[in-house]
Amino acid sequence: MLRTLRAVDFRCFSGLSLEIPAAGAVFTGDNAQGKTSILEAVCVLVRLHSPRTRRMPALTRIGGAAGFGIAGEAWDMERRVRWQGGLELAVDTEPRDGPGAYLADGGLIVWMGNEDLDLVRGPAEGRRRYLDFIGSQIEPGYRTALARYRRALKAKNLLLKDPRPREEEIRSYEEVMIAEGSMLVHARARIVELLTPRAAFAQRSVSGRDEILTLEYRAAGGMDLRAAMEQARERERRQRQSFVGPHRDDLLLSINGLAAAEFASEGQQRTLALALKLAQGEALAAARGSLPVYLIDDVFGELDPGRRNAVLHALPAAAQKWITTTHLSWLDDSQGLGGMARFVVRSGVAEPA
Ligand SMILES: Nc1ncnc2c1ncn2[C@@H]1O[C@H](COP(=O)(O)OP(=O)(O)OP(=O)(O)O)[C@@H](O)[C@H]1O
Repeated sequence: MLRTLRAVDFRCFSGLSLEIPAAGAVFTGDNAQGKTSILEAVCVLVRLHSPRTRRMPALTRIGGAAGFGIAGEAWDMERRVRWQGGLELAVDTEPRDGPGAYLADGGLIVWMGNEDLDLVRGPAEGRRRYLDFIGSQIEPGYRTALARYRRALKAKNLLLKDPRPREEEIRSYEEVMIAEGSMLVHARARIVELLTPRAAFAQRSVSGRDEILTLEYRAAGGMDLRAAMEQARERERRQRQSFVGPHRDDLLLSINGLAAAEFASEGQQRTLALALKLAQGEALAAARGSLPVYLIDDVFGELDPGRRNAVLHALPAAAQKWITTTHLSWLDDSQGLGGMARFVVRSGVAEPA
């Protein structure tokens, strides 16, 4: 958990300095005041990842300096992230050489937001990102394997588009894709195994009904990537595209045996999105033996009281929660929010409520 968070020239904040109790904090304010950006700063500090963008420059305050800084005491370590055209990382004042070294002893994060509905309704890419965010937190080497796989895939696709493709070079990138991709698919299969019973349980408890949720990992090339790539070779050369590999994987979600994207009601889909994130938290805790911090962006104000209380109940009582909301009406009659600090966020300034 975090005790402090400081930021300079991050999104709409020229400066931000917060002390957060173990239970967490609730941030209230109108739209577009900076609430989500505070949660985003935590996610970048702890995981070097923003759920809103993959471009670090977008996080730098427009009209501010040429970069941003975030720092804070997280899991008893003083962590620092600076972006000035490149990343500068430090833990307890010692520079860390690259994201891998910085993240090796970083904490765990679950992000919950209304856009999680896309996990159910949207394209497979969102579900792959969901698995990747979990993988990078619990599987050593996952993040590196993903980066290497992506680079090799990009190079292979470029070569395939060449009017005179150089087969030998393509094969050498395929070897990288097979090595790194095999690591990814086996890790994803383990992650889905960890998630499945936890998500099924969460679906039942949040819906309050006997809904049977199943998760099925669909590895686009099966578990034997080398064989799949050999089989797809001719078609890939003809159509000049890569058809097999973890960049085409999906996670199939069904309720009572029917595909959730097509057949589930809106309420069931929303519950399913919450169940996936609750399961993520449980899976992270089971794999790493410590609780994640929950960053909960604008979710509770949108839920009916029954589901809101079910979600609050399903969150581990001892976990730190950072919650944003535009309206307070639901807050005071909600169980489970004792001990949390309250802040009001207005035009890029957060003040105790
Ligand atoms: N790089 C940036 N520099 C300056 N301002 C930015 C930058 N990126 C986003 N903003 C602005 O920051 C403001 C706060 O955005 P944020 O999403 O944090 O608000 P919010 O309070 O969570 O709003 P909502 O309740 O609508 O989700 C927005 O007005 C946005 O345009």
